[in-house]
Amino acid sequence: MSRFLSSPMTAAIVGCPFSGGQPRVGVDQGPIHMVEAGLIDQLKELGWAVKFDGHHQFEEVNVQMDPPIGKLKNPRLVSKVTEAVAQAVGGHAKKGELPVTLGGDHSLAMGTISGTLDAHPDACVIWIDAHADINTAESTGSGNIHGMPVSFLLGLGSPVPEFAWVKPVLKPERIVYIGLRDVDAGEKRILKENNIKAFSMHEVDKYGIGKVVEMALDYVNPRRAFPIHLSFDVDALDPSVAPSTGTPVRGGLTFREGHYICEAIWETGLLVALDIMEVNPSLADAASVKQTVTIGCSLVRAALGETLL
Ligand SMILES: NC(=[NH2+])NCCC[C@H](N)C(=O)O
Ligand SMILES: [Mn+2]
Ligand SMILES: [Mn+2]
Repeated sequence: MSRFLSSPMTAAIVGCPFSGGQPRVGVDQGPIHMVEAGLIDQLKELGWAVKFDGHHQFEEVNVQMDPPIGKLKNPRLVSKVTEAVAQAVGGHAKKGELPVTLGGDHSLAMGTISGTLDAHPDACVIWIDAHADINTAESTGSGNIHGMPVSFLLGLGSPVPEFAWVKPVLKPERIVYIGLRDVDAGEKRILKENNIKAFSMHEVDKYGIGKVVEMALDYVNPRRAFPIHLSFDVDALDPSVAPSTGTPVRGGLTFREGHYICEAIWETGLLVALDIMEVNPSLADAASVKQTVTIGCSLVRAALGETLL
C-alpha cells in the first residue's frame, strides 16, 4: 500500500545504463543485468503492474566536446543525462506511478530527485550509502560527479552554468543519510555547516538498524505525512554482501540491514520513488557479480512490499 500511488499500483522501471559520473566502465551494465535477472517478472509476481519499454537511450555527447569544467569530469554529458532522467522520473511520478530507477552511477540521483520533487514538492529523501555524495565543485578531490549530486540538489557551492537546469529544490532538513563510513573532510564540513542529519555505521552499530530507521524517519518525516524518495547506493552494503561496485568500503550494512531499510520504508506507505545505484557487473568474478545483481533485485522487491512471511 502506498498513499501516493494510483491503482493499479504501477512500477515504472527507468533503466539508466550510465557511467559518466565516475571513471570505471561497467556500471552502465548494472540495469541491464538486473532486468535480465528477471526483476520485471519478480515485481509482477508481487502484484505490481510494471511499465518497462527498454532502457533509457541517452543522447551522446562527444568526449572531445566535453572537457572538464574546473575539476568536474564529463559535466555536459552528466547534465544532459540527468536532465532527461528528471523528466522521465517526474513524468511517471505525476501519473501516480512509482519510478524505480536502476543505475548506473549515483550522479543519476540529481535527475531522479529533481523529478520526484517536481511531482511531490514536499517529498523527503532517505539516502543509503557509504558516501555522502555531497562534494561541491570546489570541495571535490576526484572530480567525479557521482560524488556530488546532493550538493547540486541543495544548491551548495558556486553554480555551474552547465547545470543551470538543476534547481535547489532540496532543503537540508528534508534529507537523511544511513550507512555513511567514507566521508571526505570537505564533505564532513558541508554536512556540519548545513546541519544535515546522518546516521553513520557507528550509529547502526550502537542502536541497531531498527532504531536507526525509526530515528531517521522521526527526523525527516516526523508526522509520517511526506512522500519518501529512497536512494540506495549498493556500496552502503558491506563488500562481502555486494562486492561488485565501483567504490567499495569495508564495514558496511549486512544483507538483512539493507533489506530491513527497504522493508521499513515500504511499511510507511509513503514511498514515491526508488533508486538502486552503482551495481557494476564488470568489477568482480562471475559469482560476485551474480550475488550483487541478485541483491539489487531483492532490494527493489523489499522496497516494493515483499515480506518474509
Ligand atoms: N556514488 C559514489 N559511489 N560516490 C563515491 C564518492 C567518493 C568520493 N567522495 C568522491 O567525491 O569522489
Ligand atoms: Mn557510495
Ligand atoms: Mn552514492
